[in-house]
Amino acid sequence: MYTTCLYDHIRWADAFVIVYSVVDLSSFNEAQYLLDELSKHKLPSYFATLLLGNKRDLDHSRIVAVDAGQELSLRFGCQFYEVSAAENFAGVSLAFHSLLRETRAVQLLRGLPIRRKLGVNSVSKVLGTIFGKNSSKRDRKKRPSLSI
Ligand SMILES: Nc1nc2c(ncn2[C@@H]2O[C@H](COP(=O)(O)OP(=O)(O)OP(=O)(O)O)[C@@H](O)[C@H]2O)c(=O)[nH]1
Repeated sequence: MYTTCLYDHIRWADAFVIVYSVVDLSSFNEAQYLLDELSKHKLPSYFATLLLGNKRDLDHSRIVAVDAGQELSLRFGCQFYEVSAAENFAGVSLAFHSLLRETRAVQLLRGLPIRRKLGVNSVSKVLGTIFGKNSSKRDRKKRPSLSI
């Protein structure tokens, strides 16, 4: 049942959020498994994925290092943040907004005629959408940090 639902979701979704707990190695292993399944079933289509390491407030019991999360995200080319849902909703919200921006940019690109897809204007437009070209100067200078 779980597997059938999972693959149904994988088929129709454009964006994915995979959450593990930094104090639970099995949840991190499950996150790796899910990223792997996404790649197997979605590629070569582009899809936006957000990997979230939750419970960063429990640093004293941490089992999954920040580097491990970062390496995993690099391996699968997805966004990565560590957050604490218990302590700071703003961080979770920022991460989701970042995923939504990427998803919208991908949809924009999909809607363009094939000839224009590789145009410089299109690329800069998409990058602008992802990295908030229309945001204020102050926001633009900031690079997203891993822990929010
Ligand atoms: N310290 C801490 N606890 C958290 C955080 N996020 C969730 N929790 C706690 O973790 C427990 C599980 O949270 P749920 O919201 O039920 O998450 P879930 O994914 O449904 O977890 P499971 O029920 O274990 O599958 C709850 O006791 C939450 O209060 C966090 O960022 N920090």
